[in-house]
Amino acid sequence: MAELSEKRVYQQIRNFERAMDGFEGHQPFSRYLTTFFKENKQMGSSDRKSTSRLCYNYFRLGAAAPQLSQQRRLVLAEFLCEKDSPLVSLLEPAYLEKLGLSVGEKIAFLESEGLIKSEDLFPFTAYFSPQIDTKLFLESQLVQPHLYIRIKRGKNKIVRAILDENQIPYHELDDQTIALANGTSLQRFSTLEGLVEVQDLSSQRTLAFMKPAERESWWDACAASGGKSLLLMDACPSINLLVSDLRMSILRNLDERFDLVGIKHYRKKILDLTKDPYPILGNEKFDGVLLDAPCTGSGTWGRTPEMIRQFKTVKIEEFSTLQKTIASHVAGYVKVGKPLIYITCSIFKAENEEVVDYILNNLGFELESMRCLDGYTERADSMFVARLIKK
Ligand SMILES: C[S@@+](CC[C@H](N)C(=O)[O-])C[C@H]1O[C@@H](n2cnc3c(N)ncnc32)[C@H](O)[C@@H]1O
Repeated sequence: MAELSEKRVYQQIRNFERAMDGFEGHQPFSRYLTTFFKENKQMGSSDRKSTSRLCYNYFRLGAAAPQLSQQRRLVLAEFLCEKDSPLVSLLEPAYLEKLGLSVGEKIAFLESEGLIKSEDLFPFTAYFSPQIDTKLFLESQLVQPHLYIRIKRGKNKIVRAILDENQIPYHELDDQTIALANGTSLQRFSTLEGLVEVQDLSSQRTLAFMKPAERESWWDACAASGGKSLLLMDACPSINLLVSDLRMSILRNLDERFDLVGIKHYRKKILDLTKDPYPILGNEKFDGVLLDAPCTGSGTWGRTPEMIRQFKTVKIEEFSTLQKTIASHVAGYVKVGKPLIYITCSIFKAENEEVVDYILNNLGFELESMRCLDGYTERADSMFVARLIKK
C-alpha cells in the first residue's frame, strides 16, 4: 500500500476513535455524529463519510469478539460489512481474498478462526419470535437497510418521472413502493413533497391487515407522526379518523404531514393509555383500532446498530407489560366483529405473540391472522402485525 494511503487509513482510524470516545449513548448515534461533525469543521466530506462508515460498521459487530481490542474489532467489522476495505488491506491483508465472499461465508470464516460467535452479533436471539430465521437475521444486521418510500395512490407516474429526471437510482417493488439507496436525500426535491412518504417496506405491508372500508370510523391509538394513519387514509380517504398520542408535541409532525397530503378532517386527542380513556372517549366505539404500540424497536436496529450494545434485556418485559396495559385500555373501543390491529417493530416474542395471547385470553378477541414481517430478507425493518376480531 502506498505511503499516502497508509497515512490516510491511520487518520481514518483516529477520526473513528475520536468519534467513538465522545459517544455516551444518550441520543441516536446519527444525531450525535451531526453535532460531532459540526464541532470538527476541519473534517472534509470524505473524512465525514469514512468516519460514519467505520462507526456504523463497528456497531454492526454488536457484542462479537469482546476479547479483541477496539481496533481489531474494527478490522473484523470492516471485513464483515464491506467488499472493499483499505483498512482490511492494510491491517489484515490475509483476509483480502475473502472480502468478496457473502456475509454468511464471512461469518462462518471468522467463526472457524475462533474469533467470533455469530449469535454475539445480536446477543438477544433467545428472545426472538419463533418465526424469525436467526441465521438470516444475523446476516442482515451486517448490511445497511434500504430507504423505502411510499408513493401516494395514483401518483406513480409523476414520482417516477421526477426520480428519473434527477437521476436518482431506485428499485420499484410495486405501484406504491420504491427502494432507494440509503442516504438518498429527498428533501432537495420539493416537487416530491406530498407525493411520497418515507416509510419502511414492512410498515407499508401492515396495510394488508387493516382492510378498511369506506366511511368507517378508525382510531389510531399511538399515532406519533402519523405513519400508519397516512397509510390508512391513502388507502381509504373517506375514513372518519381519530388520532391520539401521549402529548400534543408528538402529534405536531402528524398535523404537518396530513396538511401536505390534503387530509383536513380528523380528530385529535391526548391520551395516556396506561390509564382508562373513558373520561375522554366515553362510550364511543370504532370500526377499527390501530395499536402501533411503543416497543423496543428491535426490528429496526439495522438502521440504529448502536442500540445492540446499549440495550438491556430487562426492557423487553417492561415493554411487554406496557403493551398489555395499553391493549386492555383500547380493547373496549372496538365494535363487535371489527378488528384491533396490533403492531410492533419488534422481533421479540414477549412483545409480539405473548401480547397477542394476552389479548386473546383476557380481552374478548379472536385471532384472524398474525405475522412477523421479515424485512431482514429485503433490507427493510422487521415488524409484527396481528389482526384480532372483537367477539
Ligand atoms: C411505535 S410509535 C407509533 C408510530 C406511529 N404509529 C407511526 O406509524 O408513525 C409508538 C407511540 O406510542 C406512544 N406511546 C407511548 N406510551 C404511550 C402511552 N402510555 N399512551 C399512549 N401512547 C403512548 C409514543 O409516544 C409513540 O408515539
